[in-house]
Amino acid sequence: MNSVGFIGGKFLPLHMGHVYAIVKAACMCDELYVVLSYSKARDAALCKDLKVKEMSREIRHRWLTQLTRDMENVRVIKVEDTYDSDETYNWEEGAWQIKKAIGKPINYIFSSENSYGEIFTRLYPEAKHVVIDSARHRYPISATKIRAEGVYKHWEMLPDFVRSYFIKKVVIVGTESCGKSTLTQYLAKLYNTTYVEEYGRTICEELGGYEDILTKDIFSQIAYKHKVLEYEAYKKANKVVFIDTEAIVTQYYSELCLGESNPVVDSVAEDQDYDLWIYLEPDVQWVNDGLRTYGEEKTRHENNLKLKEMLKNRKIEFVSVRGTYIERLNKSVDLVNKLLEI
Ligand SMILES: NC(=O)c1ccc[n+]([C@@H]2O[C@H](COP(=O)([O-])OP(=O)(O)OC[C@H]3O[C@@H](n4cnc5c(N)ncnc54)[C@H](O)[C@@H]3O)[C@@H](O)[C@H]2O)c1
Repeated sequence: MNSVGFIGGKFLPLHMGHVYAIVKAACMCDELYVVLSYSKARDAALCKDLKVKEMSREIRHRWLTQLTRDMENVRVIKVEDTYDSDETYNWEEGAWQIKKAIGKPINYIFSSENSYGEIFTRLYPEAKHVVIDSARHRYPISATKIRAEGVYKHWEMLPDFVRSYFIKKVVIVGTESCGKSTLTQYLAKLYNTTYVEEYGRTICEELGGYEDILTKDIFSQIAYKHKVLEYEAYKKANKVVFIDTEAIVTQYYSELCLGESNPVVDSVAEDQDYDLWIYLEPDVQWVNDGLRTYGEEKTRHENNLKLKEMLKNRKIEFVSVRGTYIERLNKSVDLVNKLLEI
């Protein structure tokens, strides 16, 4: 008969200590169930006022499926309760739910807590409690510590796919020739991370121009493709990702070039959730790179007001950055450091 085991937890967040325990447990039984124990009230209370953003059941469940997708003897299951703290959690009721969800005799329970021994003996008299690295020598970390001190301090203890959830997204916006692309690249170099180029620019280079050749579908493509490039950049980013331009700026160009707003671009703009918006004022010299048209001072000023108005209409809180290139870089670094609590 196959041996069946389970390891339960809140995985709030999933860290390398959990990964270690799950992988070892998977090697010690024929069938392993990873049980995600969750309660909306308790999980929210455990994260309240702490340095981590909300981690919904779906997100944690997905981390576990990502981790175990190629582990043939492992299944992830979820068990919900309504208790609002670890202190009030009802272990008897939880055990009943876990047994029901697994639906077959349980031979092993895995954890790293010696202190769970007594309770497991009472609730699962037929099962053996296997303690994995109770001293936490291999990965000296706990989810409690991460929640209290923040994910950035314990970045190396997070699997890649968990990291990508916590990436801070910094978007750099502004009108033409205000230094967005260079600042985006320089910040990415300084923070040793990825960045997203302005796809609208890439497509214009591919099309060999800009004026008189753009049509509505091109603006939809720009918004979509830019978003896809962002998702790719999150996967490889190191704590923060820098993004040159976003959908509201694309909409601004649609209005300037075609005199109309694009509904597809609008819906992409609706879905954006950047952590920091850096707005570059057009107070640096205008550079004609062959793909720019609005260089006249008066037009530059009017366009700047128009873009700001569009951002304000969407209730975007941006930080205005002006001055020389080094002043812009310094100010941006201060803002990003604050975001990452460095
Ligand atoms: N009712 C039951 O029978 C039952 C059984 C097991 C678990 N549970 C539920 O699971 C929860 C356990 O939550 P938690 O907050 O203790 O778990 P958790 O999410 O922090 O950890 C999950 C598992 O990984 C182990 N682990 C944690 N850090 C480790 C590290 N650095 N190295 C190796 N292993 C590590 C833990 O001991 C635990 O077994 C309980 O509060 C309960 O909700 C219920």
